[in-house]
Amino acid sequence: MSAASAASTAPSSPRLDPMFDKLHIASGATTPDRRPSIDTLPPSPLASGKHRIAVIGSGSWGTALAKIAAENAARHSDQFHTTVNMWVREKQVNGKKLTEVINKTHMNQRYLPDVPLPANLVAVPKLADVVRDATLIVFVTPHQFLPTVINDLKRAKAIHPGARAVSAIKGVEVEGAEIKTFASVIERDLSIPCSALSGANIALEVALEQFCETTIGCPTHNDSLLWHAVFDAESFRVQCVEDVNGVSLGGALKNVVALAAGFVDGLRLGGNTKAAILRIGLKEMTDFCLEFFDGAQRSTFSNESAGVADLITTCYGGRNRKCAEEFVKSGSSFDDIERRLLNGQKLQGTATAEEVHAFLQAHGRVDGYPLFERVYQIAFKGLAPAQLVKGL
Ligand SMILES: NC(=O)c1ccc[n+]([C@@H]2O[C@H](COP(=O)([O-])OP(=O)(O)OC[C@H]3O[C@@H](n4cnc5c(N)ncnc54)[C@H](O)[C@@H]3O)[C@@H](O)[C@H]2O)c1
Ligand SMILES: O=P(O)(O)OC[C@H](O)CO
Repeated sequence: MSAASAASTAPSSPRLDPMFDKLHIASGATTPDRRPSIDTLPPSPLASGKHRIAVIGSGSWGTALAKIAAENAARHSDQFHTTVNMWVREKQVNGKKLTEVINKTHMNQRYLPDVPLPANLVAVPKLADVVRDATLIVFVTPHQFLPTVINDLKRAKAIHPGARAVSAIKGVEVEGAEIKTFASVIERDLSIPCSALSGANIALEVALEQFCETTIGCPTHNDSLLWHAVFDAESFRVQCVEDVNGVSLGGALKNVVALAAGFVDGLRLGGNTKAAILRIGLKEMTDFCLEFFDGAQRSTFSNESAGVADLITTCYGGRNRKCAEEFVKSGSSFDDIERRLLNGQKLQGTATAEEVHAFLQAHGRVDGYPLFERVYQIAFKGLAPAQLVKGL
């Protein structure tokens, strides 16, 4: 273990029992008979004997994940309460409350327009009402808003003690020389086990049911059984792994590489340069995780949707890439570009680039991650974008 690793408080991924392999549907072997049976779910702590799903966040990804969870809950109503509550931060849309619009039209016109949502997905404006009696809680807010959400939940004391969580948030928390994934922040602050969901998942494509895969890093076999049942679908194949940290870090760090990919596009460089950025980016993502997170697995980055596949889709089709291209072309600040191009959605990569820079600097390891550092310098310190690849 390196000095930096020893200084980090990141917890290691616990080892699971050998049964875990039955759920980890390896690449190329995604056959229906290897999927777990819905009949063998761990029991619910509720008197009803059924699990209740709640989703915290209703941006494009929150709504897309809530749609899948609600469809699965309705399909397996013997195991799940059919109603899935989704927390919607109240807003006025054309003079009407967003929650009322969603519940009446069964569409989230603000963040996922024109995608029909199941009627058993219910938009709820109060956090405490969303999580009441929920045994399976999905956290999917933009990462900058999670601390407020956690404080509100703690104050409301509304979380069931037997609940489990999954974080689909892409980002990290850095304080001085310490770095934490949001799965570990949720575990620490709410005292419930937390898995991590991440993959090559552009929200709109998922919501339109275009085939894709995702990875869920789970601390125990029971967590993997439950989260697989909540999310696995014909067009959204779930693979579970033990590596909660690797899945979380893949989702966070690819957003920094996506900014680099956007700079490449803004500079009108070609496919060879983009491919080089992806390769170097994947190497830095993997190295970072192995250096600072005990128990992280190289295979999470090379084999899973949460690693290489997410990196590819983000560097071609994501919002971070798009805004970084505009940053080069327009010379505007990222704040301006976010306001102008994203219609209320939130960029994650810029904050992550800053946080990763601060963490590496605290450990004297900035030089070990030249691509991450260039992205930070270009985004925040006025380095010319053309310097991205100089001397890499
Ligand atoms: N959109 C995608 O394609 C996608 C795919 C995979 C993962 N993710 C990740 O999921 C997370 C959520 O992203 P998203 O795309 O659903 O959100 P988004 O970017 O669409 O942001 C909109 C959401 O932010 C909320 N919000 C805005 N201001 C807020 C505030 N002050 N306090 C609390 N909430 C506020 C809104 O209510 C809404 O729920 C991010 O970490 C993102 O990286 C996104
Ligand atoms: O649009 P981005 O750049 O936030 O990326 C979206 C998803 O994370 C892709 O998996």
